[in-house]
Amino acid sequence: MRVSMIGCGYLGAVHAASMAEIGHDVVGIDVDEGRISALAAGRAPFFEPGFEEVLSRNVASGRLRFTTDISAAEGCQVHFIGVGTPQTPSGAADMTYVDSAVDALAPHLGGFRGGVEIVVGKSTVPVGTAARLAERFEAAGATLVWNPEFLREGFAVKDTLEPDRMVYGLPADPLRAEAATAVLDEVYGPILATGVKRLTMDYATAELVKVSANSFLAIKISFINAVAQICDAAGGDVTALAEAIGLDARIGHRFLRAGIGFGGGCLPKDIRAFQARAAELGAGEALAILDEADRVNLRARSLVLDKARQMLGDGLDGARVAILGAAFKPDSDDMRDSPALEIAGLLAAAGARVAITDPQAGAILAEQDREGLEVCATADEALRDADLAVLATEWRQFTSIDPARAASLMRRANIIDGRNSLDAGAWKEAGFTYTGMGRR
Ligand SMILES: NC(=O)c1ccc[n+]([C@@H]2O[C@H](COP(=O)([O-])OP(=O)(O)OC[C@H]3O[C@@H](n4cnc5c(N)ncnc54)[C@H](O)[C@@H]3O)[C@@H](O)[C@H]2O)c1
Ligand SMILES: O=c1ccn([C@@H]2O[C@H](COP(=O)(O)OP(=O)(O)O[C@H]3O[C@H](CO)[C@@H](O)[C@H](O)[C@H]3O)[C@@H](O)[C@H]2O)c(=O)[nH]1
Repeated sequence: MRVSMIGCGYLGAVHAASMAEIGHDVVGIDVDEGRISALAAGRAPFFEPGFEEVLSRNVASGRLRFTTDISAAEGCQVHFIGVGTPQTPSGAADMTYVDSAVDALAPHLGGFRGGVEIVVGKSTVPVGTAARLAERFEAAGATLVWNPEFLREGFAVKDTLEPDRMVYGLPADPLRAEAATAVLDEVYGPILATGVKRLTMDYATAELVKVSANSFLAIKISFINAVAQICDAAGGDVTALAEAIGLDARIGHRFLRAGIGFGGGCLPKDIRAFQARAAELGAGEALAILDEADRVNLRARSLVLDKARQMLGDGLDGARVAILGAAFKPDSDDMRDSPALEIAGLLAAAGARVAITDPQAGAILAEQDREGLEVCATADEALRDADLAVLATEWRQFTSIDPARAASLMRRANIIDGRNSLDAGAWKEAGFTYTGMGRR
């Protein structure tokens, strides 16, 4: 099938390559020329394990191409939309990219002659967006399906090709819905053949599934981080606690890792956009729980500053602090709303000399030349002469650091384990003063 993908960022580039991987003839379209020229050359413009192989293989086979020319979408049967929906200053989603993509795409719709043409929305949007856009697409000769994406960065290819579930948000007209479902089922044929659950529902419910899933994950993380604060106050160990409560199958262990909290291009902005939309709908109070989850999450970042002050009794001014990690999570170079980066900024603003290192995001950070941050190529370089180290992103390269080696490099052996990922006993044995988040 001929498929277009509008928006080739973390979601779109991986989706385009994955659609080619399952046999489609795909054109990826984006307004960012630099990104398109990298992708067209088979080079990943961001770090995502396994992505470059799938990309380059399909570009080489001729099944996958990239362009900035939206008219290349003409004649495709399926058009995916995956442009960004970042946060506006009010917290609401910025819909300007979706709206301009729709404006650009609409004149090129209706050109597929072999059957039903569909537009498939994948961006995370405020509830009501699909209903607002559907008529416009129908007038242009295509049916809209809202098909939210649940991939995680770091596992993007696997999550796209082997998702936990597929959600189709469909128009109210049953004939239109049935025809569009058949087309999307054909696109996803090889994925659906694995037996994955495919759920059909109305547009609004599909849009709400996406933001509810991310909100639930955010609340789960903030819950354990709130309990971590009590563990700190009462002298408990949140890691042992999470292990125990997670054994209840109704709770489960996943997303119960306490630490410096959630960041990235999704969870923080999605809970704020969900709240903003709920308020527009007159139901803002219903989601007050998300305000609290956000507050607990940001508090986890500032707690690291308090812990650093406590550890370095003589103050932060002039102290050298090594921050291990800059990306919002390991196996990614994404620094959008990264807790690691915010903590680095807080420490620098408090007078510390901050040395930061990250296996993938480090090179990007070095180019940005951020004031007050010394970007180091290796952990050794960052740790040298440091008075304190903060584990901020649990890259394997950092969790496997030999504490005796770290002690030999540092001026003073202090460590804050911001991801509760280190062997506390081993670090203490090597002479470190250790503190985790809700764990000593
Ligand atoms: N990153 C993820 O893991 C992920 C997962 C699920 C859902 N989402 C959602 O998917 C959407 C995209 O997220 P992302 O992380 O890929 O963002 P991103 O910023 O990495 O990519 C967005 C891309 O859209 C392009 N773009 C903007 N306007 C355009 C236009 N008019 N025409 C063509 N291209 C245009 C940008 O140049 C950019 O390359 C968001 O709504 C996000 O919430 C992201
Ligand atoms: O127990 C945990 C689990 C995660 N995190 C943090 O939470 C953030 C988000 O992690 P994760 O959800 O794995 O990454 P994303 O790639 O942002 O994926 C989320 O956001 C995507 C975009 O909407 C969705 O598609 C995914 O399903 C959803 O997991 C990161 O900063 C993690 O460090 C924790 O602090 N503790």
